[in-house]
Amino acid sequence: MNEVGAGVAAVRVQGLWKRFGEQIAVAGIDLELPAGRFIGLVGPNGAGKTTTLSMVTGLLRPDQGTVEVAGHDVWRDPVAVKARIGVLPEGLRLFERLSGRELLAYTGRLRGLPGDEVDKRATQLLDVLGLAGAQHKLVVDYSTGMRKKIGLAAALLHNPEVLFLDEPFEGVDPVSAQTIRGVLERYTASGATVVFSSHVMELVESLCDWVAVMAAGRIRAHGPLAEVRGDAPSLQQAFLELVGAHGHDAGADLDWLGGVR
Ligand SMILES: Nc1ncnc2c1ncn2[C@@H]1O[C@H](COP(=O)(O)OP(=O)(O)OP(=O)(O)O)[C@@H](O)[C@H]1O
Repeated sequence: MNEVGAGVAAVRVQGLWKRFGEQIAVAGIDLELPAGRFIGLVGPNGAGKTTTLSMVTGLLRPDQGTVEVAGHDVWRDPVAVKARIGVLPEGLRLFERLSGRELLAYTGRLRGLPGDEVDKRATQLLDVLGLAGAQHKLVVDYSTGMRKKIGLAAALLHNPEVLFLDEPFEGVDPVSAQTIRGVLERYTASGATVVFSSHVMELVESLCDWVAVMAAGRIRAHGPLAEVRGDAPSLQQAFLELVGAHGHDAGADLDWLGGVR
């Protein structure tokens, strides 16, 4: 059993703040994400999801507050944390002049894995993710969905305890989405934790067993999916009520818009 499976929260955030000039992106959040769950971080555009995930994964320094991942402080003990996490960030930058296979080989060696183990895992991941045929193609020539998949393979290669994914299904076709979903479900079934951000409520509802709802830099609700959904007929409905968008007449002022003159 991995370390976080033994009762330590996968992520513990306390009093986390981030401001960009006048804009408060994250306004003092406290959050504890349980280990071994499939966790969705949802919120409208600009809610602070990416900023939060960046601070939790050690990519962006908070103005205030602490973050622990798998029991280790992200900013005091970054090496311990980075060894235990995998990250698929938004707007992922990859080494474009490497092939998919080379990218995994490089990532594996950076992670300190032995060469033959990297080869074995890379072959399996490329196969499962449907990238075997494109493994010798340069990453620069990959499509958006292929980039997400090779990024996911790189994030999983060292078998992290906690995997953070920012919008992992954006630009991914339904067949690939199903594949990614299968890989992630298998991964969480073994006791690992997935934390992913998304706007797509149906996806979050069908994948996650635990959700945190963010709006305007704050956590509006968090807990097991059924608890957050409450009496609402769907997570989408509960979400609209939580973020205060319920009943908003989106088209009222656009009376000029439409094809008929
Ligand atoms: N580097 C930055 N400089 C200035 N403002 C920023 C920066 N990064 C984020 N912000 C602001 O912080 C707020 C939160 O942004 P963030 O990207 O975290 O939201 P998000 O929930 O991930 O949104 P989306 O779903 O649209 O990706 C927004 O108002 C955004 O404009």
